Amino acid sequence: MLQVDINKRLFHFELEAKFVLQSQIMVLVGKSGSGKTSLLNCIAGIIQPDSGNILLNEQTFFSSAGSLPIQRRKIGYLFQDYALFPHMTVGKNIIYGMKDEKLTRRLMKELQIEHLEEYYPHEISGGEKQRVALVRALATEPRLLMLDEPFAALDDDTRDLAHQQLLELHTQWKIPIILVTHSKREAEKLGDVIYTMEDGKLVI
Ligand SMILES: Nc1ncnc2c1ncn2[C@@H]1O[C@H](COP(=O)(O)OP(=O)(O)OP(=O)(O)O)[C@@H](O)[C@H]1O
Repeated sequence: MLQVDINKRLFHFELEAKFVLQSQIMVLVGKSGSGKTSLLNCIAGIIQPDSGNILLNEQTFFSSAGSLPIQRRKIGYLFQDYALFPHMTVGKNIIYGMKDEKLTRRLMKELQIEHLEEYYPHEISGGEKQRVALVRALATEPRLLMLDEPFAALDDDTRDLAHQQLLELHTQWKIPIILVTHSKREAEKLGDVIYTMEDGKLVI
């Protein structure tokens, strides 16, 4: 269970987010610049809230007493710009933090990136990078998964495939997932709960 109750002053408005997420898929929609990525970054520990609390399964990520370092939060985070390590091949990117090789191989096969293993990020397409980043985030078998527009660069068929895999893994792992998207169709298909971010405020 993820519990978030935070405030963070951003450049143009204050981010205020309060929600509890059980093992569900929460979809976050909202205009560009409304604060969606900033919320994920607070949960990940990349930026620090000004006040409040963040807890995952009773473990405190952030409180007035301090902040748990990013690497100890054990979350999977697919960044909007994929953030693959540029100096590592696709294969090396994926095994970084990998838990189970069999699962990882299966995901690589299903998302059709097996043949890219020896390539570097600058040698593959945007959609391919996105699939590599998705497999990398899943391969860590995280306790919380956060995906910032993970399917935007995929064609319709590949996107449907990726949706299917995410839903299957979610059924299997039963972890909270936060997914940011600009697609209404995707939000309705994947979200157990849908929140809209408006100028830093969460509206259900
Ligand atoms: N570290 C920071 N400190 C203060 N303000 C920030 C910080 N990072 C981002 N912002 C500001 O917060 C606002 C929200 O940005 P954010 O990236 O969270 O929006 P978003 O909803 O994810 O947008 P998009 O859909 O375009 O990705 C922007 O005005 C941005 O300039």
